[in-house]
Amino acid sequence: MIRIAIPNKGRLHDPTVSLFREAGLPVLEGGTRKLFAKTTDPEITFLFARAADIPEYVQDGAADVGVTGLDLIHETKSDVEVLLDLNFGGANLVLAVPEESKISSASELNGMRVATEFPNITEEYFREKGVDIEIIKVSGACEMTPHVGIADAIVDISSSGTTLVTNHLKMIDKVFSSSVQLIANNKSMQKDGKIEQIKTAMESVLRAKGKRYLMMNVPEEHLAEVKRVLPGMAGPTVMKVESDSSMLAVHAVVESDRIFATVGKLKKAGARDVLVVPIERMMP
Ligand SMILES: Nc1ncnc2c1ncn2[C@@H]1O[C@H](COP(=O)(O)OP(=O)(O)OP(=O)(O)O)[C@@H](O)[C@H]1O
Ligand SMILES: O=P(O)(O)OC[C@H]1O[C@H](OP(=O)(O)OP(=O)(O)O)[C@H](O)[C@@H]1O
Ligand SMILES: [Mg+2]
Repeated sequence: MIRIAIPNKGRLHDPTVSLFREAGLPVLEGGTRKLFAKTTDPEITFLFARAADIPEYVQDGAADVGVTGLDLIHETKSDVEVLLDLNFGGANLVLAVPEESKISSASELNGMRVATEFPNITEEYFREKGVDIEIIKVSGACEMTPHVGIADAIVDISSSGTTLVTNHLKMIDKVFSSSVQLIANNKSMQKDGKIEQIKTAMESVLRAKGKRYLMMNVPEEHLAEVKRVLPGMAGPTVMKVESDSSMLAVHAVVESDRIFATVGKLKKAGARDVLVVPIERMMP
């Protein structure tokens, strides 16, 4: 039996559930108040937990696999295996000071107070720089602390930067760069090949996200030209069209960000009836 811990709420919940659905492991009858949920594989269950608790759940074996932010994995110093960067939930831990502050670098904070929800990452950052600070541990609303005289600077999560601006703070350094990871318990990895299967399924979804499948009809005399437009890409696969012996069906996988340019060139090269379709999963 494999237990996968996923964020029960917050901004990571929905994208995590979507990714597992796309990977062929839908969360069945989930809900924010539930602790467990089934999926289509009877050997796998989902456990809903706070994103911040997931690294320790996985380290201690309460879950075999987990999905959570890299910042939370580092902050809890959890001994887990990082299997895959899931490429969402990107955010930075930043060092920020009030807009009007003269401080412009970490070294100027010697002897001062820094408020954060991430004391371990913050401590490590300043230790590496040889700067001695006092950490003020808070559990939220960190941006407020410099304005009420509790701290001189903060280390907090920033993604769009809106919260910093709204609270009259300016970033002076990037402390840690985070995104959501698929992690596993070290022992579980050895006992069960299923974890590798889960990783492969997730990987195949991520790989497919950047690609599109192109299908088109190409009169035989234009095939060489069309192939020239598609160099370096997987394929193309060329098939005969049953109803029209002079027409070929050409299929190819193309990078999503090249679709616009490629379709234009294909049309010019003589391709017709071009279809662009999403790819659900791509196994290597
Ligand atoms: N804009 C952001 N603000 C906060 N966390 C973010 C942001 N973008 C990505 N994350 C990541 O989300 C994780 C925190 O998830 P968590 O569910 O605890 O926070 P949340 O969505 O703010 O929920 P809560 O409402 O409980 O604060 C961290 O790994 C963090 O890096
Ligand atoms: O750069 P931004 O896009 O503005 O995002 C960063 C903000 O979002 C998070 O707060 P959240 O909304 O999770 O509230 P919380 O402090 O109650 O967790 C985080 O703690 C920052 O305050
Ligand atoms: Mg939050």
